[in-house]
Amino acid sequence: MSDPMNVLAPEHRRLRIGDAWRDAASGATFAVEDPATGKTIAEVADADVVDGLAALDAASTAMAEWAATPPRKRSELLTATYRALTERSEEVARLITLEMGKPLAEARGEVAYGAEFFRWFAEEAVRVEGRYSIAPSGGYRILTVPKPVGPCVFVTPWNFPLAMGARKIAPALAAGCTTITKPAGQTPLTMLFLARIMEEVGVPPGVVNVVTTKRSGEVVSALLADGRTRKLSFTGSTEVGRVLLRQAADNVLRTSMELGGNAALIVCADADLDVALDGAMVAKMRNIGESCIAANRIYVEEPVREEFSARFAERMGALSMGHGLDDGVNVGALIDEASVTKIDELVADAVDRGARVLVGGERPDGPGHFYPPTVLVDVPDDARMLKAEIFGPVAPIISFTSDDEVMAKANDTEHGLAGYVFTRDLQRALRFAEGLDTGMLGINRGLISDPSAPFGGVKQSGIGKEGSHEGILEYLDLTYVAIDLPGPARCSGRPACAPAPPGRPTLPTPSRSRR
Ligand SMILES: O=CCCC(=O)O
Repeated sequence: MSDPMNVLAPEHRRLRIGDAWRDAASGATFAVEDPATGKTIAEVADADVVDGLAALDAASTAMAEWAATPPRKRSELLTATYRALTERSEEVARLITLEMGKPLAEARGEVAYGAEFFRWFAEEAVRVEGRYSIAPSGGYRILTVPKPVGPCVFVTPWNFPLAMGARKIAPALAAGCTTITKPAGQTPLTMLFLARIMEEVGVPPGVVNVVTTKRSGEVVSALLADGRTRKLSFTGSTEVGRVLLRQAADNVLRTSMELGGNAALIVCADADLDVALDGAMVAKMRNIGESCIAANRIYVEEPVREEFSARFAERMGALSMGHGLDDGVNVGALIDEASVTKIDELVADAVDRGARVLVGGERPDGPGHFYPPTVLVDVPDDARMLKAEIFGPVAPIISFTSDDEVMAKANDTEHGLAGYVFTRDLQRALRFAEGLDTGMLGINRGLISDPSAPFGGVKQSGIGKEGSHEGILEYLDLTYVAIDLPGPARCSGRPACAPAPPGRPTLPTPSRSRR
């Protein structure tokens, strides 16, 4: 196995601030681990508040020039980033697997997904529009002028170390904003690699800053308390999101919050069970279940419960667990010990309350943070895992007998991020689409993430959308300009509207034959 760390030279394991790669002011570093072995793979700079504010200095200084850079030029730099990521996909993917644990095939998928945000927003950068209209009274005109919101602070999670940063950085740059990203302490390397790629393709200094730190609380608080920061975008738990929202309130920041989920996946008796099984495998096992849109509760209509559960357990049991860089592995290591312990406790709690384990359910001995694919049936409504985000390869199956019953259970959560429904009945699907309180819904599909679609939740799953056309609007303020122009809108004077004034040439009237 070649060493994926070779792609990130020691000088790029430091803070990216302005035009420099710097050590932390204090000289402190922290260790990054391979979750599959528990071994240290790199030491990176551990920023404190001084470093965080230096990054904000750089982002603020670069702001005016970047906002004034022609959209076409910004677009070209985003396209160049897309191309560089695509060309270097294998290196980035190996780095993702090494620091995060997911299987290499999935890491390659993440690189394609992350790179696509740069391509999508390169195309959006040149399509930012305001509008012109006549006030209803006719007495003045209304003009809207979109403007970049200003320097942005991004707090990104460890589960998609590239893609979650990409879907914030790309629209911000497209809109003309500068950025400071604080990647998760477990997975800083991929974000540093992205910063290096963006430097190489020519993104100007100060536009993309990366601050790696284990002291997230103090560094992010200082950034949010500084009046120069104008926007916060966070992807992570609802719990942390609430804390950040309170801090963002002090300076009334624009916020985008992609928070926790508790997705219900509903299999109706009329579903094509092959399609439902494929969809459930993706919705549950993509990213080892470490995804905010992972199916957290699988509701199966009583007539197909037994067949679905048996076939699903067989497919889950056939997956192979191991180091993500090894051939044939489908299930890599989870991020850390705390995650494995939490999942183990949730399974034990469900079993204590009467659930049956069809497959998995016992953590293996040995190094690394592994938990096997697990299927539980007869999971009672009071099991803790039906309320908590499992964030791992564990699938609780619950049966249902009516659409009203399952809709009420699916909605009985503070979250409202994603859901999935499998049915061949279009009217039934539409009733679920209207009745489920989620920001996103897959119908006969387990994969819904797409840079060209608006990703985001309702209820306590978040605020705002990422990706798609809506994604760039999160980085634009609108100035409305009222222009005084009394009187009605004037006609241009074309012949169909009014006779031409004397002395002015008239347009020829088209002959019948030319119509
Ligand atoms: O975990 C949250 C994001 C998942 C995705 O973008 O598919």
